[in-house]
Amino acid sequence: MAFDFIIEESQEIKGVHIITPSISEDLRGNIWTSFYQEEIEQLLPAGLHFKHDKFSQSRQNVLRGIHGDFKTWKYVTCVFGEIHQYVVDCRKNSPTYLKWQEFLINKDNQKIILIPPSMGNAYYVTSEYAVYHYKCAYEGEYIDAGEQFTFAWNDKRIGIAWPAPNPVLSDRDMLAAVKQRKGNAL
Ligand SMILES: Cc1cn([C@H]2C[C@H](O)[C@@H](COP(=O)(O)OP(=O)(O)O[C@H]3O[C@@H](C)C(=O)[C@@H](O)[C@H]3O)O2)c(=O)[nH]c1=O
Repeated sequence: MAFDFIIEESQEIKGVHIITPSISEDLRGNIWTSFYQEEIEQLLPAGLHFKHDKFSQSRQNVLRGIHGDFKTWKYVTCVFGEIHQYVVDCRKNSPTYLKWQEFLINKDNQKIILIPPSMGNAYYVTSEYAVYHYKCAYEGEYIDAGEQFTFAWNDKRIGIAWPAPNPVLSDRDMLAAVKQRKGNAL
């Protein structure tokens, strides 16, 4: 096959997988495969499939997250620019509850992260612009923003070491940080 993946389970948070695709480069640039159904969907529970894809473009210093829900598997990467990707274990019965793991993703380190349900997902943009891509797999209806859980980006119980202290946030993420300051966090 003209492409292959190295698939590894995280040693830090059980269930998270790190996919490293092969990248082919020539004088024009590069080409790589992000998803091959037969191989990647083997990592999901039987019968579950990726249903749709999302893209979001962000400017430098944007931070999105920490977001999640209890049924969606996310397959995330950065297809343009550079991000610091974070996964937070939000499974209350997990031995690594609230532990986080960081991944640098850019064109030279084209990792793709498979994030199981009940994990918090977040990223921070270090390049001038970045395009984030994710596939979602879930049963039934899509869980939209209003029904997802949101941990404050600076939740002290989690303690992520973000690359910068004053990120650009959405109203949703600012509100989570305000709730956290007032002691009303999740
Ligand atoms: C995802 C999406 C959102 N929207 C709207 C809904 C909402 O008012 C606004 C912002 O949406 P969100 O709050 O979902 O955007 P965002 O802050 O990028 O949230 C995302 O962050 C990353 C870290 C995740 O893991 C995702 O699951 C999701 O929570 O855009 C659309 O119109 N179409 C879409 O496909």
